[in-house]
Amino acid sequence: MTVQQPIAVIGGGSFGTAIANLLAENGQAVHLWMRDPEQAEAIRSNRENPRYLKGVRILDGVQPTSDLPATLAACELVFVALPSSALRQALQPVCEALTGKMLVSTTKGIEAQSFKLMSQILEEIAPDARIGVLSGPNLAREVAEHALTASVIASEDEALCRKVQETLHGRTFRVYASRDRFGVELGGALKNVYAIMSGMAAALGMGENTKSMLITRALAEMTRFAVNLGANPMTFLGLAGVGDLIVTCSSPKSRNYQVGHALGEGLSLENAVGRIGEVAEGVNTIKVLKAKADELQVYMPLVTGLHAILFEGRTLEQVIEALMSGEPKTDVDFISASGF
Ligand SMILES: NC(=O)C1=CN([C@@H]2O[C@H](COP(=O)(O)OP(=O)(O)OC[C@H]3O[C@@H](n4cnc5c(N)ncnc54)[C@H](OP(=O)(O)O)[C@@H]3O)[C@@H](O)[C@H]2O)C=CC1
Ligand SMILES: O=C(CO)COP(=O)(O)O
Repeated sequence: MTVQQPIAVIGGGSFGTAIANLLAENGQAVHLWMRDPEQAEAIRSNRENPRYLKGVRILDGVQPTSDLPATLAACELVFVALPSSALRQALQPVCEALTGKMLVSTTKGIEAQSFKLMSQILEEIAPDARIGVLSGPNLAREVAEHALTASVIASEDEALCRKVQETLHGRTFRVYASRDRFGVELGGALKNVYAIMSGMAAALGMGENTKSMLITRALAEMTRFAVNLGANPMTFLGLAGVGDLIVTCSSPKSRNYQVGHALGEGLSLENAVGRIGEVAEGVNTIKVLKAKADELQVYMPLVTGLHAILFEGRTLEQVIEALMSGEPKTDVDFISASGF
């Protein structure tokens, strides 16, 4: 009888915990790494992660740990569920232990200075590793509470995609495969910015027409940007593009949406972020995205508007006025313009 290898999940926040539980539900032994030994001990004893997923029972197959080298030594398949601001700093010191591993990033952010996506950072610090990205409309609490959910594993490494499908695909979680790692990962990072805007619009009591316009123009804008970077626009019609955009822009469970809602209620950015107490990646993404869009001269009026409100002292009224009085444009312009 072959002994099953455990699977590692790096990051004991809401998404890492939800993914670890799904794997355990499918009969996998899981090492869930978190930096705080006391948190690991408390989860081991109480089978709950009250800070990030209160009320969800952590299955016996999940072994919480704070020993990163031992976790990586024991596991071939490694899911990374750290905030984008922490990924490089947490994994660079153990880069040698990543050699030859299957590394799957679930992190939806962009590195500030380099504009690198998280799988590109993994590739840089572990050039001999096999790399994939898991992304889609996957609110952690809904995943943990067994809402019927679908996700995408994206990699050019077909064996890695199959392995992730075998281990993660279950009763309530469907895993689709894609070869477009860049497009899938970019979709997950970009949509967070528009979720902040949608939360703001909801707090201000804007109508359903407005919410729909916002989501659709967000899709146009993020696709236009992605095409400019060489991504395939068709990926943005899938789960990791429009799918994730819809869920994050419509759900009060999204932390990015919550930050936007708090801003719409009149809180400062600092207080809005502090009130959530979990990572809202869109706050950092908006800065790097605005700088990159300016550099590439990609037309992104929504990003420009949100940036002006958050960091340039403009009022929402001024930004809405500018957006609505802009020169009329063509509806679906981003696919034909790319030559795809
Ligand atoms: N939550 C969701 O619905 C989904 C999230 N994602 C993505 O997953 C990523 C992680 O998000 P999520 O789990 O929600 O985040 P949370 O805010 O829920 O948790 C963050 C986790 O990261 C840990 N952490 C923070 N800084 C460091 C560090 N320097 N070194 C080691 N660990 C650190 C925290 O530890 P500590 O408690 O000690 O601070 C905590 O365990 C994000 O990029 C997010 O976009 C993707 C899909 C869905
Ligand atoms: O990525 C997510 C859902 O797919 C989670 O969104 P938030 O980070 O805004 O909670």
